[in-house]
Amino acid sequence: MVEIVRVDIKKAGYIENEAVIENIEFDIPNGELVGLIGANGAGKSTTIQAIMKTAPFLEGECDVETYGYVPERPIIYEYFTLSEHIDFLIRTVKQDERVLRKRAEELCKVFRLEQKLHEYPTNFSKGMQQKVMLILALTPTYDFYILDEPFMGLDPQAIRKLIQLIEDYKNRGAAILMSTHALDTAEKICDQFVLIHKGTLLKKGTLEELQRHKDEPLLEIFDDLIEDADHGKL
Ligand SMILES: Nc1ncnc2c1ncn2[C@@H]1O[C@H](COP(=O)(O)OP(=O)(O)OP(=O)(O)O)[C@@H](O)[C@H]1O
Repeated sequence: MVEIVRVDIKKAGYIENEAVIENIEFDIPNGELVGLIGANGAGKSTTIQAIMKTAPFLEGECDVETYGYVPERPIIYEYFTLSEHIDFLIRTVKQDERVLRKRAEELCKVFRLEQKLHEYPTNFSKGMQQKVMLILALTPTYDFYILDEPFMGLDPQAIRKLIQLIEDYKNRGAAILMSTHALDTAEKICDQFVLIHKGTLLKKGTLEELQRHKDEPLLEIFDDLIEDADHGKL
């Protein structure tokens, strides 16, 4: 098992030599959840694309090969039922088929989709499609998971269940990177934070390391850091 996932991106973007993000460097220790925080357009998803080596322009590296991934927007195969999506995953992932099938079944139950196995996710609601993405990403056993805004569209029950799953995966030693705008949830469940602003790393650390006074909420920390950065104080 990898001890730690090291992210060291010099530059990344969508067009050759046009960097959207620069100098993003942080670690995701195993057994920890790292929150990737930033305003709309700050560069969170681009950072994730760079980690996965799918950014069209990329300088720098991240030493990960296999990982579970929840994309920013659901990626659904139009002509596959939920069950066929799971079959396809099982055929592509080189892990014990029985273990994968059992895990997929459990996750379908957790997210209450076990009655929908023979229906087409393309016709599912937004939250149900998000649950499909979670089931597919969390079925295989990996050392590393990347969750790009995983709470998007989920009902409160599903959010609670996902938080429990994240806890379970951390406890078995997985490193997890999660981008989110749900700062009140993030501050309760993340071990560390990486704050991104205008394509650069504004600050990283635990909540305690980022707080300037006791009990300062993450939103306030982040707002003030952005304010300082925009006024050249950082
Ligand atoms: N496929 C793409 N092609 C070109 N530019 C892109 C593409 N995706 C994102 N960008 C640009 O890169 C910048 C960073 O976007 P990114 O999606 O990384 O932000 P984000 O922090 O994930 O935002 P959000 O919170 O809105 O999801 C933005 O200026 C955006 O317009």
